[in-house]
Amino acid sequence: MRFSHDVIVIGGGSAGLTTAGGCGRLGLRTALIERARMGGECLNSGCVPSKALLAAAARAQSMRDAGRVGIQPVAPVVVWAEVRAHLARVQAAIAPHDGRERFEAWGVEVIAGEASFTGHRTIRIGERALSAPRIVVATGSRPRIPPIDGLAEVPFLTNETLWDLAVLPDHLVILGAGPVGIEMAQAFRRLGSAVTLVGQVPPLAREDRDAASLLLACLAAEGVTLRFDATVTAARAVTNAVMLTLADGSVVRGSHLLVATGRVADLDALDLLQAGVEVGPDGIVVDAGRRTSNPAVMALGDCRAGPRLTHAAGEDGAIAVARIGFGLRSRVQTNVPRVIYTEPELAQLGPTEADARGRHAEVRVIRQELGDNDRALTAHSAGGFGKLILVRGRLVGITLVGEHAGELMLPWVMLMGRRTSLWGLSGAVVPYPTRSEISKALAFAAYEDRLFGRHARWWAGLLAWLRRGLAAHSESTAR
Ligand SMILES: Cc1cc2nc3c(=O)[nH]c(=O)nc-3n(C[C@H](O)[C@H](O)[C@H](O)COP(=O)(O)OP(=O)(O)OC[C@H]3O[C@@H](n4cnc5c(N)ncnc54)[C@H](O)[C@@H]3O)c2cc1C
Ligand SMILES: NC(=O)c1ccc[n+]([C@@H]2O[C@H](COP(=O)([O-])OP(=O)(O)OC[C@H]3O[C@@H](n4cnc5c(N)ncnc54)[C@H](O)[C@@H]3O)[C@@H](O)[C@H]2O)c1
Repeated sequence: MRFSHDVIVIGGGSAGLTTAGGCGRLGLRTALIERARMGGECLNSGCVPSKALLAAAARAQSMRDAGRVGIQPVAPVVVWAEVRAHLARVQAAIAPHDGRERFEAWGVEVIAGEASFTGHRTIRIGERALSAPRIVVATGSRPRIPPIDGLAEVPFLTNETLWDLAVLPDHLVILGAGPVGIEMAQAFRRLGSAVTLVGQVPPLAREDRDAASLLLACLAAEGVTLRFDATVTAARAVTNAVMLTLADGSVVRGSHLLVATGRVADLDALDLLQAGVEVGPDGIVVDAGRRTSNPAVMALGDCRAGPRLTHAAGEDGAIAVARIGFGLRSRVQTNVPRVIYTEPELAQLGPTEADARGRHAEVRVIRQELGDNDRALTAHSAGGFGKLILVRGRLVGITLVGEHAGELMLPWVMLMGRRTSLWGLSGAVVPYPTRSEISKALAFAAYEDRLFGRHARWWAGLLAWLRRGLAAHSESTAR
């Protein structure tokens, strides 16, 4: 069989772009197929617009909170059309990184269209047939819409339509309190909408309990109405409003409804049966090297079972390049950090305290408060803490919650990947005052017992005794 390409990548989001860019730069004949916009979800309807919206919301909030630092607070005037223009500017600034021209300059053939399999190593896009010994599926995910009575007839929003809203919602009801629901609840509340967040018990189920409570208390303090007490049984559209009926008979009413109840892998167009690729309940089934049941096909990013995050999609792409380009059998890292970008931010790496206690009999937890961090105090943003989770002396997890907590993750990611040590971090000279000091303080606290413990005190005592003797001796010989 003569192949048209060395590698075909389906999907131009974070996973597909990383793979196609790497393979193209290695000189492989690479095709990248994208049916919609280059950049995929992250740039067009995910991370980028949501973080840009949170940035605008944080500015609005800082105007209300200015009294904390001695400046007269003012009520922000939010001009929704201008906020949308800010989102568009941010997207336009990032778009060239993901643009067709950049990839073509690396030798990638970028093809606009929808791909589907016709065999184990063959695909088609409209009338065009392509083939390659390696095919990478990176088709992402779409919103999961729960089977709630009447929901299909309600004009609800998702992350795909939220950014095109013509007006700022008077009252945004958000269904689902995962990262999307939580981030958008804070953003829209700070921009001036009334917000009701309807979720399941326990809210932020995967997160550290103390961190989740702190974050939810902050949302409530800013005026977000939290409803985690009853499931939604029905949804109805009424004149200029949307109504959710809960199992306890109560009704939540708002001007707009955002459904943020998770994701499903986007596989419908692919005809994976033709390729012999196995699909499970959470997406394409893959091993730790992101290989599917068809040895010629890899599946990366949101379309496979596993973490649905841009940096995880990027790591999948790097592994694909290592395998396809160099024949390396790399595997993905087991611990992927995640951050919820609210104020305070909630950052997690590895298991939470509760997860670790469920798995291990002996768990040691070290906690430091941001209230003890001078930089956080100077900025009046001292709410939050750091928690190390150790099992038999080995670091297995870390939770950081506080303003900019996500920015503090790098040393911990290095540490868990065994690229540095807890001991090394405990002795690092960290600029003062920075929030990074909390990382050093946490690492130092892991050794504090030993540094000031029985053996250390014995050794220091022995040295002091010897020194006293020597000093007394030299005094007496000098006289
Ligand atoms: C509101 C929101 C905020 C988020 N914020 C963050 C965040 O802050 N940090 C973070 O790490 N993650 C975040 N995420 C998750 C992140 O966006 C995704 O994990 C990431 O974009 C997935 O990348 P991907 O390449 O797997 O898929 P995608 O980016 O979805 O790309 C898949 C591409 O494949 C194309 N495609 C699909 N089928 C075909 C086909 N048959 N033929 C051709 N093309 C096809 C699609 O058009 C799409 O462009 C957020 C998600 C949402 C919804
Ligand atoms: N900061 C970030 O890194 C970030 C931000 C946004 C999204 N993301 C990623 O995007 C993906 C989607 O996020 P998401 O928040 O939509 O999904 P999610 O699966 O993380 O959370 C969905 C939430 O909806 C709730 N839910 C489901 N059905 C419900 C129902 N019928 N009624 C009430 N609640 C219901 C679930 O209990 C869950 O809490 C995730 O993989 C996430 O990791 C990441």
